[in-house]
Amino acid sequence: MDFNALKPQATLTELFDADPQRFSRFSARLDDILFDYSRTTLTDDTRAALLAHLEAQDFGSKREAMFAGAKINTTEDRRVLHTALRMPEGSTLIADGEDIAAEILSSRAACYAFAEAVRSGAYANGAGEPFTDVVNIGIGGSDLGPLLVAEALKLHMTGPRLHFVSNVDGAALTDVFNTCDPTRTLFIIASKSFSTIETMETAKVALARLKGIVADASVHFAALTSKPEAASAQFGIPAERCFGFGDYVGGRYSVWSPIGLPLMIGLGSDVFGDFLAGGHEADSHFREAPLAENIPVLMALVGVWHRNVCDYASRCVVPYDQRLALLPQFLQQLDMESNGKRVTVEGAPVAHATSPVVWGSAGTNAQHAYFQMLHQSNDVQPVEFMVAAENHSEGLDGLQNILLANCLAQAQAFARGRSTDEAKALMIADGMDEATADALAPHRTFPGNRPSTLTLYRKLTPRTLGRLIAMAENRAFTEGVFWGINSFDQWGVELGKVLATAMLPHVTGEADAPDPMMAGALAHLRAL
Ligand SMILES: O=P(O)(O)OC[C@H]1O[C@H](O)[C@H](O)[C@@H](O)[C@@H]1O
Repeated sequence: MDFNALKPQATLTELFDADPQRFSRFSARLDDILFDYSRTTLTDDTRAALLAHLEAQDFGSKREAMFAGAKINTTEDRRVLHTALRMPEGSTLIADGEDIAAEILSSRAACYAFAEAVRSGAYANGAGEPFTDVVNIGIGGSDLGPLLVAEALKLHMTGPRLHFVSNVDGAALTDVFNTCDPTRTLFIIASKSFSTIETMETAKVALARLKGIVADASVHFAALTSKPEAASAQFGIPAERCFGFGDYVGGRYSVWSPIGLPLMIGLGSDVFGDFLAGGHEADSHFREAPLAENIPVLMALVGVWHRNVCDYASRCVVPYDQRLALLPQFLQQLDMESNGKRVTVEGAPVAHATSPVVWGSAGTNAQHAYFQMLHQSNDVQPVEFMVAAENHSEGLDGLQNILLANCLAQAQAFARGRSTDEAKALMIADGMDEATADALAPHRTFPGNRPSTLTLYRKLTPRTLGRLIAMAENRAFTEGVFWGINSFDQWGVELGKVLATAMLPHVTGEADAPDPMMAGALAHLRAL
């Protein structure tokens, strides 16, 4: 596709001045969720051109192939069926004779049963006491999704306290042993591959420490993995506490699977069920809504517009919702690991940019950190605003209105900017003399025409969180189809995993430096 032929011809203010209906023609809804992309420079023609390109990639059949369980992850010869994990009871899905729905629903039932047993104390420690704390040991997709949901739905937590240990430096594990009663703590080893060195080694340390404290440490362990036999062999965890899932669930898409067990324990199966139902609802929208009203598809078109036509290297995600503060990190893995690729599904070079850098943090805090750069540097980064109409808690309407006002004012300011003349006139109206106003005006000028999108929802409920995360997943899929890449492998990460293991003997001094490139740093390390 010739992206250069699509370059925007009008600014955001010109587009709004020319079309009073712009908001309604450049926004879409799913019940209470609004996706407003009117403050991007997309026009009818350019949106139609991008949609036509997407359809020319056979988008509709590729989307259905994913939902039906075709092996669309060709480099790993795998199905991509995280969407099936949020199917309601009574659903059917058979792929190549394999009853996927039965497998998923029975694994979900086993997780729910264990979660409820931990919550009620029916599954207890060796002394028959209920567990007070649950520690998830996992990294990447075996950490970010559950951690995000645990933070987002903190007010819905009714079970034991949840803790997340991911980094191999042991900091979080030390905190767990310092703050929890280990005799009342359940450790969950979460690793799809059951071979990630950070998770395996951290879990071994936890097991060794616990062995010095309780008579039967294995009671304190459960495993979430697609390699349950490895969990039993390496940690002695009995089969009934190894919760498996198929290799058709990618790590970064796995929060809906047994990887969500800590959430099921903390939230209870009903609340977790609402989260799944929200995800399923978003899937139905993705499969059924016309493309021009389909929120994940429109999000993807905006993504492509900004990355490939406007050449913006990043997108900044700013939820004005403290409980979504970890969403940018979650999306970083989801988008950059899925779509940070340079060859097509067929292995040919991709001729254009793919995933932008995804970054951001919660607003309004973000305003007081890096919005200066977003408003006035020469590099334009589109911003994705998110905000709820209602606060999570009662009695905070006043605060919520301030939050909303900030969010909307920022979106408006990025789009409109402030001209040098306007800046000067404001200063003179404030009593400043002309010469000083002249000198300061360039510094107080905002170029404007900086695009943003706005996702507005009623309240961050479990169902809404499920809808928002599933929409983000479906957006990543759609962008991948647009770019012609495989969004479901991650060979770039695999390289790092292998090389770190190879580097270990050089760090411990068992082997000499592997090459001159690392010799200096290793020599310095050995001398310390
Ligand atoms: O769940 P695990 O097999 O331990 O993998 C944990 C993580 O490892 C790597 O970083 C992969 O790129 C991620 O996609 C994965 O989520």
